[in-house]
Amino acid sequence: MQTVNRLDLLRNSVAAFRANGETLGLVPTMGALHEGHLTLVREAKSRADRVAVSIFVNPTQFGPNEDLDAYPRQLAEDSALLQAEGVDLLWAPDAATMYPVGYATSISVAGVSDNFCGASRPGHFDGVATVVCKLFNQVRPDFACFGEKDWQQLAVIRRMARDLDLVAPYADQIIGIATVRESDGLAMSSRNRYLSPASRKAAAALPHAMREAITEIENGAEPGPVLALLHQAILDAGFTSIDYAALADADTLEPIDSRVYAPARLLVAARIDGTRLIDNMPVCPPAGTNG
Ligand SMILES: Nc1ncnc2c1ncn2[C@@H]1O[C@H](COP(=O)(O)OP(=O)(O)OP(=O)(O)O)[C@@H](O)[C@H]1O
Ligand SMILES: CC(C)(CO)[C@@H](O)C(=O)[O-]
Ligand code: BAL
Repeated sequence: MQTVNRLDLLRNSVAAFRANGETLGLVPTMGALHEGHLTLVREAKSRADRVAVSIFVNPTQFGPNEDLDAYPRQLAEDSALLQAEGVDLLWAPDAATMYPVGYATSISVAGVSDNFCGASRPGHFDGVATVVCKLFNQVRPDFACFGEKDWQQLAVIRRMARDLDLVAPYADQIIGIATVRESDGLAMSSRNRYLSPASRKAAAALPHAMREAITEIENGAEPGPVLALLHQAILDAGFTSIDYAALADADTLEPIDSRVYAPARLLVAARIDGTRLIDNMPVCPPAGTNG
């Protein structure tokens, strides 16, 4: 595996693959790798001759009071994991390489960025869209893999790729990978390591409560009262605050306030032990609902 932290070296490595006619998949990450990330890597490997992984803790997607400084950085350990997976190229730029003095450009994806994490983390998706656009331009992959755990992020990136003609044939080449979960159902996340053992155990109540709510909605219950009970169940489990626990259209991320008529998503962001966790799951319209 080649590890590069300069743009000219990255371009040389990519050019060498392309000179051999090889296809290239990209897996963007912020490091602190776990089985969720490695699942993305394996999917990319199954689809391409070569796989590049980026590790960059992107400062522009963190708010002023968020965990940028605390975010785990463990390049040597991550590098060993990627090497063992047979990754070809690790792109690990520093902040000055990504945002040199005078840097002035930002990408904003209207609509799909507006609600949920976009509302509770102002500017977050501008930071994500901008850095992902830069990564696509730097690596020029044939496709890129992202996790469904960050469902809204995936929708924002698909919209951007389509709108800016980034990865041909556009949104189809943004591959979404199902959320990888711990054995008790909690979605894997680099931030789970912030939790005390007791909070980590309590956090598993979140996906269970979400599944129960979804079953009721899919069986025809009114979403409003079901979501109110879900809020209470999340707080009862030991979460201290909820940014949102709501339904949205699966593609446009428009909030759904009444009945579900088309494929939807239940999206949750809530804090436990000072750590903000997110999760989401599919919701089908109840049988007999006119779509
Ligand atoms: N449990 C998971 N299952 C599938 N994909 C995942 C999972 N966790 C993260 N990913 C995906 O890995 C990529 C890199 O994510 P990132 O480095 O932010 O990791 P993370 O564990 O989501 O960290 P964070 O705690 O910051 O949310 C993203 O596309 C993300 O959706
Ligand atoms: C896509 C991403 C690598 C952009 O920094 C990040 O938001 C992440 O890890 O999900
Ligand atoms: N996985 C999403 C990156 C973030 O929370 O900033």
